[in-house]
Amino acid sequence: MWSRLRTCRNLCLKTRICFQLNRAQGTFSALLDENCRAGAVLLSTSSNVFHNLALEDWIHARVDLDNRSILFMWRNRPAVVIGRHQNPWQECNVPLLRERGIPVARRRSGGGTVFHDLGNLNLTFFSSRKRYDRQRNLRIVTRALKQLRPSLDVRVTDRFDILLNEQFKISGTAAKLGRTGAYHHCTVLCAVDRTLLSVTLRSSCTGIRSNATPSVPAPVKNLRDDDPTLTCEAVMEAVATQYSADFGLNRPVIVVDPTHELCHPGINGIAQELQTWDWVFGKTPKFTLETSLEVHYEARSSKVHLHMDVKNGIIETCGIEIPHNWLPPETCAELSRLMVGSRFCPTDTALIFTAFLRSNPESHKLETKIHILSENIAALM
Ligand SMILES: Nc1ncnc2c1ncn2[C@@H]1O[C@H](COP(=O)(O)OC(=O)CCCC[C@@H]2CCSS2)[C@@H](O)[C@H]1O
Repeated sequence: MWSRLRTCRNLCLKTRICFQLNRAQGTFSALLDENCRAGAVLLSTSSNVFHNLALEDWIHARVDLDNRSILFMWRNRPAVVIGRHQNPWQECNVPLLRERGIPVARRRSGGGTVFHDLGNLNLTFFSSRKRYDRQRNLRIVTRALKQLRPSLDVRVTDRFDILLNEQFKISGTAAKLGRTGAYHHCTVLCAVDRTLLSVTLRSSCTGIRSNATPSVPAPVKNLRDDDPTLTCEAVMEAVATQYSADFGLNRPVIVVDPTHELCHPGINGIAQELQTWDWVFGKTPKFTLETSLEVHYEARSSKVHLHMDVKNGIIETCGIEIPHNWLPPETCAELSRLMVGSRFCPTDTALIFTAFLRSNPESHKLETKIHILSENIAALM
């Protein structure tokens, strides 16, 4: 069942050897049953947010966590991760993320929005629901950090953040409680791009009203800002060691590939589902958008008032109001009517406006204005 393939390159464990699950043999659950009854520390080979979130789901659904504790360590390329009950347009700059090719992922746990890149470490603590204990898990993280750099001032707050020097957030927490199993996951900011973090987490869309969970913004810092010699790898190694000591595990870190279907049957289907528009955007709690935008044509600008009710990501009512000298009221009314039933996204908006122009040929001037309006509305989405 075990195959000793190589010493893991990502995590340079000095005293322990990493093993990699032999892809040719058996499933992950069988491996745990045979070799890791008490628990295990896992490290992902993937930096794709959807693959890593899929492995979390897969373990939560498929692994017997009754008497077992698992720590899963993972890092992602740049991504924004929103909570289960959040509105992405309220929480981040969706158009900017799209332009930069940075994915938005909706996780299954509640809570707020965070930014990930390779300088951010994610730790998922799986346990039975009975043994679920966020204080214990976060104590493991702070102890590991103190072990690594005794001078670090890191403390857990009442809301399960970890603060550096009593002021700066270096870790945020969220959790998912199932019927019998549970997981608590947290971030650790080691060396993220803080400029990218703050521009991506600034919403570009004003005027949204909803009862989606709002994030709780906080000043953040990287551990590296305090000690430039710290690395993510060293933090992972320290956390793995502390976790194993705390839970009495004596197995080496297991390197897992969250895309491997034979080891984790059904996992790629989960990853696919997590990437769909219907999950990421369509699961947004019902919201109302009430906003104004300026449209410019030649030397004149005009104010557009926009009202939309959006449910499951689908526009349910739409009102576009523009001064009559900019666009004829019947055109406005027809465009508003056509928007109803479409997804709140730039592709659908562009398609609707293009279809309208195809079936209602307009003068060049009017056509240009309709394009401008279309682009301005799509830019909010
Ligand atoms: N990576 C990261 N770590 C810590 N804090 C962050 C991070 N990114 C942004 N922030 C700050 O936290 C607030 C949001 O705080 P808030 O308390 O609202 O939300 C959270 O902390 C959620 C943590 C989720 C952890 C999961 C673990 C694996 S997948 S994501 C945000 O506005 C920023 O100010």
